[in-house]
Amino acid sequence: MTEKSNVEFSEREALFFHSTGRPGKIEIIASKPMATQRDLSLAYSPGVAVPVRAIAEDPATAYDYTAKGNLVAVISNGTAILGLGNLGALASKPVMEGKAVLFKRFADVDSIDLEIDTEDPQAFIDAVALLEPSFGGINLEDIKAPECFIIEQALKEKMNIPVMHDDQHGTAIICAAGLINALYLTGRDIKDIKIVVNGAGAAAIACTELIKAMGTPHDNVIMCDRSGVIYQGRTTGMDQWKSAHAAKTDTRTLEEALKGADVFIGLSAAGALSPHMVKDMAARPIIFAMANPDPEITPPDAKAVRPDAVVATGRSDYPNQVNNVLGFPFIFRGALDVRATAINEAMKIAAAQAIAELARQQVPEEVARAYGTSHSFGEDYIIPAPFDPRLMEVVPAAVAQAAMDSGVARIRIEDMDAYRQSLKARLNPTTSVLTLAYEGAKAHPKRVVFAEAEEEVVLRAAIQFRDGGYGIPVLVGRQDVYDRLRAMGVADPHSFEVHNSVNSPLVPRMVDLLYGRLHRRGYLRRDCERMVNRDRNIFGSLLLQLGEADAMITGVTRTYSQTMREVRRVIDPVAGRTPFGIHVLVGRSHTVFMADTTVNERPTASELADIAEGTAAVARRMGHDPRVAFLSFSTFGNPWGNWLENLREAVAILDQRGVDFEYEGEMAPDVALNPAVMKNYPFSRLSGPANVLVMPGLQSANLSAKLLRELGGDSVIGPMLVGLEKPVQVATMASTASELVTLAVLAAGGIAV
Ligand SMILES: NC(=O)C1=CN([C@@H]2O[C@H](COP(=O)(O)OP(=O)(O)OC[C@H]3O[C@@H](n4cnc5c(N)ncnc54)[C@H](OP(=O)(O)O)[C@@H]3O)[C@@H](O)[C@H]2O)C=CC1
Ligand SMILES: CC(=O)C(=O)O
Ligand SMILES: [Mg+2]
Repeated sequence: MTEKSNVEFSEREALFFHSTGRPGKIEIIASKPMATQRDLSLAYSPGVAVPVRAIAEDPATAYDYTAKGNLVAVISNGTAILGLGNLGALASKPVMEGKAVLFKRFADVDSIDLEIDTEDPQAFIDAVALLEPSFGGINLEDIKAPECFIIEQALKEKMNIPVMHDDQHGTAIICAAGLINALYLTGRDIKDIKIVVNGAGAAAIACTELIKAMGTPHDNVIMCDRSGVIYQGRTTGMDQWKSAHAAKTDTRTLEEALKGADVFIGLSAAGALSPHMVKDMAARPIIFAMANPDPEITPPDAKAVRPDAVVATGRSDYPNQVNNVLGFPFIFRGALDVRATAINEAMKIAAAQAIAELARQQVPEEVARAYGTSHSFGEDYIIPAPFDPRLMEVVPAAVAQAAMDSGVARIRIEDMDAYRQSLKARLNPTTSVLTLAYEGAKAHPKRVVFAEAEEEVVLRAAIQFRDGGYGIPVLVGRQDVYDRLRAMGVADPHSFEVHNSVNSPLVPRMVDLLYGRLHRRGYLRRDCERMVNRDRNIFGSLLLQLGEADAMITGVTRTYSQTMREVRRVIDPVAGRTPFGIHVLVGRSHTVFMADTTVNERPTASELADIAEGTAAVARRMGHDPRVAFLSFSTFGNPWGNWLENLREAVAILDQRGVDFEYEGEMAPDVALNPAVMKNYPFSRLSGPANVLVMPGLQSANLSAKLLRELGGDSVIGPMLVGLEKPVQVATMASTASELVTLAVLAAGGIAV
């Protein structure tokens, strides 16, 4: 990446991200069981013949019997890939896969990318029009102007499902939302402003049309392309769409047009706006530099010449991201949910207003925490962040309502409140909490010790951690760590902070500190010297104790118990608490916290109660209402056996403590997790399936966690270590770099404490 922002990554990392594991970013998984012959007979021949006949008889039932109703195709020919230009259909695939996963991540819309290898609009139209049976909606992407206008118009006429060219209308909706708020902040009326739009392509034309529809007079807008101002009478490089916006003006260059302008809208190319052009804009200028991946001007460059400017870009790493990612997932969510036949103007305006209003409301605490204080409505926050969880509640609802009101909905939503709740439930809160934890780490970067920096996986994690802007890695390793970093493609290895006991000036203080702790446990000073010099976990933990770092991550080179023993020589549990481990199993729409999976071999009743409370607190921090089940082979005493007493006593201890979450036990896993089985126990105090599983002992807990990690379909976070007085995370020897980064972020961000 070329210019400075608070997120950087290397080309190497971007390619590694895309190639590692399964190449690319998407896979398809079955939504029905496919385990038995019977499943297969139902899923395919002969069972599949039944829905085939039903759909043939009544096409609307395709929404009931197939994935059509939740499936959007992201389709491109690669003629305007971001701001990178016409690089062809194949090269556009990473972007289209990216859009497809954003649909899923933000709005639970299933999506697949289709790259169509033609620049002939008619061939493109013919190919796409035939796809109507497969999809609930079509998102056209990165198709250059003017062909995109012809293509979109033709497909809207031919197809009876929503077709939206995202670069036009997705962008226009978000730009309009941001502009509404920027005008409000700077005390302007949309009818009086003077706007210069740079770019006359898909995005620029659509934004201009929407802004004019919202009230800015035609004569107040000057549009420029690569040849300069599009003025009335210009003949070169024109087409009918540009002509419609030709201005009556004597200005001929962007620089001339910008003199005294209130607003700059850039949808052109990187660096197209130079600082000196910004100088002569009106007071409190509004600058939306939306070219991707690099804007027309960076916010620091704009602010350097015009500190009074309100600046937005298309990127996530500067304040005010005006990017269509804020719109398209939620707009299609609303359109699909009412089986809309189109996305019309009313739906677009409803989306823009909903997004603008959201930014003016109080930011939810978890989002504010992630961003720091600037995220209350103001010049650095005119538009919500894409992973603000409220977008999923309000934007689809506004779009669906507008679709019903404007007559393009094929079904009605009668109970909008229930619909809003169902939207919320579609997203697993863990995903947004993790995203927010990552954002929080960026907003409040901490120093994290990577104690085993001679391992490649650890170095890779440390590089990711630093390059991602999540904090400052403090590496413990020998001098050759620098050579290793260089060999891994890091150009400036000496910018990493490396601590080595051989030459660290901290060693004498460390020895004093360790000897102070251990002399009455039979250790001599020279034992402590040896430990500080030789044991990286002891050395790393002492860095924490001396205040040289905020958190530590280790565990890749030694067994869990050995690592814990070493860490515990230096770091105590929080007074009165039992340290323990949590594995978090993250499924598509559920999360389960399992504890203690790493530390206490046979917890006592009061330790089990502590583990329940501690895990419930972590579950809450990750966005869940805890429902705790004490697991056993036995359910409410049946069958009776040894060891049940402990569990019963733990439940009684929680009764006495009067905790503020649901808990019940003892019970078998199927009773805890399966509502149908749970029905056999109507007296159970759990109001739904458990999401915190307190395991009876380490044997069953650790085995279950490891089996689930190796065999399960869910992704597993952890083990997270909680209950030590300093945040230390002990990973497993099989951890990947990205798992280590997640643990480092959770430790530094105060979620795993
Ligand atoms: N933030 C966001 O959400 C979005 C951002 N964009 C960004 O907007 C830009 C345009 O995308 P899109 O409309 O799809 O592409 P198009 O290819 O349809 O249009 C590109 C337009 O930009 C003009 N242009 C290119 N370079 C310059 C320059 N140096 N000065 C003035 N005009 C220039 C072209 O002029 P000419 O007509 O003379 O060739 C053309 O009119 C891209 O950078 C894209 O990433 C797009 C969609 C969403
Ligand atoms: C964001 C987007 O769609 C683009 O830059 O093309
Ligand atoms: Mg695009």
